[in-house]
Amino acid sequence: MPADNAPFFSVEGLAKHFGGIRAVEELSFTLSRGEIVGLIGPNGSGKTTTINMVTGALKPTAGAIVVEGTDMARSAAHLYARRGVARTFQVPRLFRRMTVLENLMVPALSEAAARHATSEARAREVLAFLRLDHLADDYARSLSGGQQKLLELGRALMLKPRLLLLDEPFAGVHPRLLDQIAEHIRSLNRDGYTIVLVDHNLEAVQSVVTRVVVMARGRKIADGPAADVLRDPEVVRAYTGTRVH
Ligand SMILES: Nc1ncnc2c1ncn2[C@@H]1O[C@H](COP(=O)(O)OP(=O)(O)OP(=O)(O)O)[C@@H](O)[C@H]1O
Repeated sequence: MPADNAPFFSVEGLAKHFGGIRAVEELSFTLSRGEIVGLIGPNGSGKTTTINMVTGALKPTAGAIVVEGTDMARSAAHLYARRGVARTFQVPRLFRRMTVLENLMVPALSEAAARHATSEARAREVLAFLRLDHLADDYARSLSGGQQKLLELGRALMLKPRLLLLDEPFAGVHPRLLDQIAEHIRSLNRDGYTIVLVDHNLEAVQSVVTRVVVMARGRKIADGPAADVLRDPEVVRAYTGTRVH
């Protein structure tokens, strides 16, 4: 049974080894309900591996992933989804030959085809929120890069997730659209969504989050208010001389 006083979400001593590569090691952090946190770090520091573990796509080598008091570390990916953990991918995984509306309804349909009417209503709600409603019947392949990023976000929103993990939502986005995506993320957080945001665009990350967790070489090296952490000499050193895409 979940403990009443348990944090909303935590990872404890999380590790993932690929043969001799220690992609993630002894990673621990906690999220409060409604919090928005940036997970940042230089290339190869273990951020994507962490997201893959906390959505059930990769099994951890060690450690716990605790969602509302229940350790999910050994659970299959669909159980994370059922618990309300959803993610986006850096490169949108859209069905290019389907319409914008159909793309949103695919995950909901696979949950229960019978909920068709509900899922279409939800899809239209999500499209209105993202201001993509005028494109509902266009093919996904006809969207601009930024619109595809928004639709990818929309797919994650369909099931009203309790924890939303955004993998590089700002990567490859035209500067004109950066503010729009940042505002959507801030608005979701204002509506109560708990969000973890991974991105290399530190300016954009800082415009959205108050707290950051910094990883380097698989380990957490800092955790706290973004403005303080980004001045931390160890964090500056971790970034210095490292390629950032
Ligand atoms: N399937 C795998 N097999 C072997 N090594 C892997 C695998 N996946 C990741 N790694 C290694 O684990 C380390 C962490 O990679 P990861 O992709 O999690 O970092 P990241 O912080 O997301 O990097 P980036 O910012 O470049 O996306 C890297 O050294 C990477 O090469």
